[in-house]
Amino acid sequence: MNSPIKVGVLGARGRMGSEAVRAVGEAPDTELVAAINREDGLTGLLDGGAQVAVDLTHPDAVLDNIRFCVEHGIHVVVGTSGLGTPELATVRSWLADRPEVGVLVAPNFAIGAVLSMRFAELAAKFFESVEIVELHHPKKADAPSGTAARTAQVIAQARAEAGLGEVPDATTKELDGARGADVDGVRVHSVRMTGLVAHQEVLFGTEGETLTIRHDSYDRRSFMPGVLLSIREVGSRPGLTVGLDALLGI
Ligand SMILES: NC(=O)C1=CN([C@@H]2O[C@H](COP(=O)(O)OP(=O)(O)OC[C@H]3O[C@@H](n4cnc5c(N)ncnc54)[C@H](OP(=O)(O)O)[C@@H]3O)[C@@H](O)[C@H]2O)C=CC1
Ligand SMILES: O=C(O)C1=N[C@H](C(=O)O)C[C@H](O)C1
Repeated sequence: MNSPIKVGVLGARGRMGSEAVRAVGEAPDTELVAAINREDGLTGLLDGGAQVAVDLTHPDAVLDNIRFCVEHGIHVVVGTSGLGTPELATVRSWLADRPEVGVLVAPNFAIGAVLSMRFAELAAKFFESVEIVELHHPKKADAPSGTAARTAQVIAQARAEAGLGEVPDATTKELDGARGADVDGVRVHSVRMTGLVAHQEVLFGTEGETLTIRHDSYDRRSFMPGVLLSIREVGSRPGLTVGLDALLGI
């Protein structure tokens, strides 16, 4: 048997980080060598000999963490949200100097969520209307969610490829925010509510029918198979990978 993959978790005492620490500790082929919190230095990754770092911190911290890891030849699995197109371009530029390093950015680790994004991408060209409602726990720092932003992007791309124009909307007078955020031409509505974990509905409409694609994570354990899969795969996927689609073969 190969020796276990040495893993460092950044944001280790957070809601996701603590689950990841447990999952990495329990899996037979991964070994937790660093559990790093906000006040700890990233050099703990080097001290522990981490081969893969899993970032589950905060949108304000994630880019610096990725840079450190890439510069030190550590593969990174990024669960933290907030990386848009410009930030991904920055990561690509760092990777140009370290082409052997893999960075895997996962907007959502839950298998159902990955599938729901793919289903939405497939459905997009058949419906003139589309809106996204994402619903999360009230401690979430960012809105819209990374998953919703990614879903809107793939839908917008599919619409453009199919030659669909703007989503119809006659609104000329609105209270600020009433129509949600505009992400690449797709309206995204963010709900924050005690009792929720992570949920999303993609609503499609055309003449006489609608289609709703809904995914619910009721427990953060739902993210762990995707976290472990990413840890196992990132080392053999140099460069930047966005999403788990390729890992799942979809
Ligand atoms: N891709 C996916 O499937 C998922 C992604 N996420 C994303 O993961 C991230 C973390 O979520 P969650 O666990 O709920 O958040 P938490 O706030 O529970 O955890 C974040 C952790 O990161 C630490 N942290 C915050 N700021 C910094 C910083 N500047 N430097 C270093 N560490 C820092 C926090 O430290 P302290 O304890 O001191 O505050 C905390 O321990 C979010 O971006 C979220 O959107 C969440 C779920 C699934
Ligand atoms: O903060 C969360 O909880 C989640 N964040 C990710 C996101 O922004 O999409 C993934 C999931 O929705 C849970």
